[in-house]
Amino acid sequence: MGNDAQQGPDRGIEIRPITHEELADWDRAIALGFMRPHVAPATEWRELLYEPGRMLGAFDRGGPATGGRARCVATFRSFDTELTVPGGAQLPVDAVTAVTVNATHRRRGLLSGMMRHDLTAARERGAAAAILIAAEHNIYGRFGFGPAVPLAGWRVDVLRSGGVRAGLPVHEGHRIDFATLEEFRKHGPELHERWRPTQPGAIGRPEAWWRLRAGEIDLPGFDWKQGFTAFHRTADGTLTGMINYTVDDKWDGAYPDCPLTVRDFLALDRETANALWTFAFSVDWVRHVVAPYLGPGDRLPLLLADPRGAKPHEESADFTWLRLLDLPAAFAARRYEAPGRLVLDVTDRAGWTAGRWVLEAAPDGTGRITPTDDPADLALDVSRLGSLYLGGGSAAVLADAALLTELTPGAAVRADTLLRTARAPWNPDGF
Ligand SMILES: CC(=O)SCCNC(=O)CCNC(=O)[C@H](O)C(C)(C)COP(=O)(O)OP(=O)(O)OC[C@H]1O[C@@H](n2cnc3c(N)ncnc32)[C@H](O)[C@@H]1OP(=O)(O)O
Repeated sequence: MGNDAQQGPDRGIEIRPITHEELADWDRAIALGFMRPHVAPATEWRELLYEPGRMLGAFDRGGPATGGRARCVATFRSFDTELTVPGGAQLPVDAVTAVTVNATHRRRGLLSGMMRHDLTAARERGAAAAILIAAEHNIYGRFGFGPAVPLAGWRVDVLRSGGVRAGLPVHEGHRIDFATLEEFRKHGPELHERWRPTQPGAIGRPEAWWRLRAGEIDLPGFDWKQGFTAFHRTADGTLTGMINYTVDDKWDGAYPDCPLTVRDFLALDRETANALWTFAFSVDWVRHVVAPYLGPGDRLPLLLADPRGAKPHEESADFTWLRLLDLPAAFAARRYEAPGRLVLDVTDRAGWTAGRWVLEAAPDGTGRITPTDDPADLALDVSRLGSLYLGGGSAAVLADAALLTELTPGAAVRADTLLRTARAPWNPDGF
């Protein structure tokens, strides 16, 4: 990226990385942008996350209100992480967060300017894709992002569901034990590192993630509650799973009606998941098990004696959005469950991935995408390709909804055979 500071679309507004000294101004701008009262600065948290060049601000050089001093009116942060792709490889990606524009400065192109700045730099750093959690559906498609990893949580009425079926396979001799906060901090990260290659869509959890969840950081607005962590171990003592939940003290007259809310659920195999769900449904006083952060492939309802006892959680939504930045790197990193060949005509407003590409998958599960002059089978925007990349989306569904165009008959179904995976992508982590 040539010049670090860019002139914004508005005269007098400059988009650039903030300095360390500007953290407090940036923090105030985020509170304004997210429409939260700025009761106390999130100093400790911002200090922890500060990386030179990765927190952007739009600075209004001011008018009479600031006495001529530039004031931060928009914010944007990104950090590097890895995204697990089908097959278990970890793709280097740019994770975008803390996007705000003060209400006084909206719809003047500030988000567009910050996005251009960040994604240009991400490509130069070698990120194959960018990801974000979209606040609203209609913001990010124009920047090439498509919904790629939804959340599909459940709210289960324990009595109606009859609980988890007896006799599900579990590890013989397994144990479930409560963990102390110290044990959560010590063993949680190591377990997550072993879990995430098994789950396409999963991302890394930085040290700050664990510190916040362990209550070690004071972040105004983050309502930390200790909760309960239980570890699952096999008979030889190997840690293979973890559940973290809270229980609200709620009574219906003389009867306990305490909802158990699952905040984190990691299981390295099916037997561990079965044992942890059986445990969650066995806790006394609990009449509802609420699991908002599960993925669309989760088997929870099918484990219940009566699956109708599970209702979709109301916060389920398109959650993680993905923007492909480097097609050859991204499509070589993932694995394919069926061989095939498909020519794609990709449009991209930024131009980075635009063109005619041939995607080929070999019988051994490897694949690649390369430029071609062959006639195209499918025409689609890069945002739609982002929705298909992790194996969860469906080209046939997008074609029916007129969100991509079939140029040869049956091409969308062929795309699904090539790209879809048996294991749906899942990312439980907001960021
Ligand atoms: C990853 C995250 O952090 S998600 C959190 C996002 N932040 C929020 O939702 C906080 C409240 N909202 C805001 O701060 C701002 O309104 C933002 C960040 C969503 C948009 O910022 P702006 O600077 O107004 O966007 P900008 O002017 O660059 O708009 C670019 C285009 O997107 C459109 N757009 C922007 N926001 C929205 C929206 N919420 N819904 C629909 N379209 C939108 C604009 O109309 C414009 O369209 P055009 O190119 O056709 O003219």
